[in-house]
Amino acid sequence: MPAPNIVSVADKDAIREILVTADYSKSEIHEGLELVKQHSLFSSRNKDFHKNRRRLVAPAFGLQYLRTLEPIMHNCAKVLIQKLDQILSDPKSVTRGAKVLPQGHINICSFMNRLSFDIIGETAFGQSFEMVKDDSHPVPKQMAKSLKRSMQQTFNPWMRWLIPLDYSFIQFGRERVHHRKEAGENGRRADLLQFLIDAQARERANGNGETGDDYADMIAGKLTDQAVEVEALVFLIAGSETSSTAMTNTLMYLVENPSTLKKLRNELDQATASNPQGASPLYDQIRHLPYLTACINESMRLRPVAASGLPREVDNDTVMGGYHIPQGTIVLAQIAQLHWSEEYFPEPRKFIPERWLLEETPFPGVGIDDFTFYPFSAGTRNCVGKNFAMMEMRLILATLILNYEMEHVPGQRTDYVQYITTALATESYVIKMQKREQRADLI
Ligand code: HEM
Repeated sequence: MPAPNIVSVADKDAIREILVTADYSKSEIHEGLELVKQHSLFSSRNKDFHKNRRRLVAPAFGLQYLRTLEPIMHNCAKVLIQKLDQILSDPKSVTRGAKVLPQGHINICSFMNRLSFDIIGETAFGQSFEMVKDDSHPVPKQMAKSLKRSMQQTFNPWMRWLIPLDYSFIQFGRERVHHRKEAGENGRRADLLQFLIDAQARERANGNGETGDDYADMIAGKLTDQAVEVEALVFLIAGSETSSTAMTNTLMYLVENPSTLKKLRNELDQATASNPQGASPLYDQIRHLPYLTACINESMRLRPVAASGLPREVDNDTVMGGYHIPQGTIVLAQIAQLHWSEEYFPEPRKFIPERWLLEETPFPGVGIDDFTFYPFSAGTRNCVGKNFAMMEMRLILATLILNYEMEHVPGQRTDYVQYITTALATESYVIKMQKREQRADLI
């Protein structure tokens, strides 16, 4: 067996070098996530391809375009509230097959997972999976299973002979893109799929369209029909479990720290005081709330979704932290280890959102900077969906906290497993919830 060629790196300067300064390429591990043999924004190791594709896709995640997606997120949040209200008034009304929990108990992990699929389904394909309503759409489950298997097979190639991968969720993406294109102007709606289709049309009109040589077009990062399908599927993969895990984690820390939850609710109540009772918070009302952002940051610091590290391949012999690293070595940027370092985050394993607030931090003089906190990675391969994810997390968390009292249910397992991202091993985290009748300022 060849010697392992992976080096784990948790040093602040070395991580910066890997992700930003040297900007090493992604590793072959990412190729395990290549769909239908197509390079994609997420999986490609080719820098020219990536540069071109990122140029085409990134504007979809600019704040201006994201604003057009806000109503979609509000609608999905509304469906969630309706479903939760229904279960709270009748626990037996949970989805067929799901466990009936005691009155007021909600498996929030399951609902965040279902909700994030509905949101990304609506925004990337123009169709909700309606997972919040009845959890029965085959695509999210089939996709999650295939991706888990594909990661297992990347590390254990012999498994490929035992269980072939089922990529039928790709067919779903293909059909959605086909329908949208067929519908032409009548099918137009503001979402990520439309953005890709419009970008493809623009490229063609500017003379940057496909040449007809499929392989050359792929390597050049041209927006072919297949590329549009693959990138929309990448959004589905990269934008579902990540956001749902981050939202579940934040809610978990909040219910385990009731005074923090109370403080956050006060901030949200004040920011939305002019809204009619029960109205969704607008993104402009909550976008800059310091405590909301501090709570999300602190939860992503403690439980980053890419906890097992970001793999990159060293393209030349180099010296890192005094160690010789030969060309071809995979360096694993261990962001979780950095986030848990006492040197940068005193009392590192404690949930203390105040550490993010200059005026309230119990650790004055310990400045937090962009070099120690990497939940969305950094450099050219940072998360293109960061603004989308922050908008989704802020809107959904604020909506839940404004609508419900929440209480910790003790004695639950909270250990994690990691395939592509980390997720609760039990796929369950139960919170006791009660509808808020009136906002605090009205009581
Ligand atoms: C809390 C939610 C999220 C977290 C914590 C997160 C985290 C990350 C991280 C750490 C990477 C870098 C991976 C690597 O270097 O191997 C990444 C890349 C990426 N993410 Fe996210 N992500 C989130 C949500 C989203 C969403 C909502 C989308 C799309 C709708 C998205 C799309 C992508 C894409 C396309 C890439 C590859 C970018 C490139 O290489 O240019 N992510 N994300």
